[in-house]
Amino acid sequence: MSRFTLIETGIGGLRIVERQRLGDERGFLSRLFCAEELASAGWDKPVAQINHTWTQARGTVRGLHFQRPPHAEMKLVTCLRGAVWDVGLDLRAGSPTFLHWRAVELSADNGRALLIPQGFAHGFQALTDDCELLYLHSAPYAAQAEGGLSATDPALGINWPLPIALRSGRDERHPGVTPEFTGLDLNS
Ligand SMILES: Cc1cn([C@H]2C[C@H](O)[C@@H](COP(=O)(O)OP(=O)(O)O[C@H]3O[C@H](C)C(=O)[C@H](O)[C@H]3O)O2)c(=O)[nH]c1=O
Repeated sequence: MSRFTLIETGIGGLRIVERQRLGDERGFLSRLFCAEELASAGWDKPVAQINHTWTQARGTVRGLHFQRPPHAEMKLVTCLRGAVWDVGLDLRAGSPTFLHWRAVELSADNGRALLIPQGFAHGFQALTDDCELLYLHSAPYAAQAEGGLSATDPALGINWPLPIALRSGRDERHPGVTPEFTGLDLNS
C-alpha cells in the first residue's frame, strides 16, 4: 500500500506528491521518500545528494535554478518548516509545455512535495518567516553546469503571491528567456 498519492499538474512529469501521515497519540510518521513507490512517479535514479535550506524572511525568492545536461537532475522538494510557494518551470527542448510553469504551496502542515523532473528550473517564495526546505537531488551539484533564469522575467509571467522581499545578487542577475533559448536537450 503506497504512502504517496500523485497529483498531475498538467505539465508532463511535474507532479505533486501527497504523503500519508500515520498518526497516533504521540504524533505522526511520514515517509519522505521510497524508491520503489516513487519509481511510478518518474523517480528512476538513486538519490545523489540531499540539501537543506533555511530562508529567514517571508517574501524571499530563491531561483530559478537548473543544471544543464548531462548534469540535469530531478528534485523532490519538501517543506519541513513554514510554507513556500514552489514553482517548477519546463525548460525541456521540444516539450509541448516548454516555458510553462506550475506552482504549489508546500508547507510543514501539508507535508506535500513537488517532484521536479530533469530539464526543469525550480524556484520558490517563502510565504512565512523561517522556512526550511529539504531537497532530494538525483544528480550531484555541478557548479559548472548551473544555470538560472530571472524569477521576474515578464516572458515567464510568474505571479509570485507576495512582493519579493529579498533575492541573492546572483539570482537578481539571472537573465530572462531570449528567442535564442530553445531549452535543455536532455539527450545531449
Ligand atoms: C544548489 C547547491 C548550491 N551549493 C552552493 C553554491 C553556493 O555557494 C551556495 C548557495 O547556492 P545557491 O545560492 O544557488 O542556493 P539556493 O539559491 O538556495 O538554491 C536553492 O534554491 C533553488 C530554488 C534551487 O532549486 C536549488 O537547487 C537550491 O539549492 O551553495 C552547493 O554547495 N550545493 C548545491 O547543491
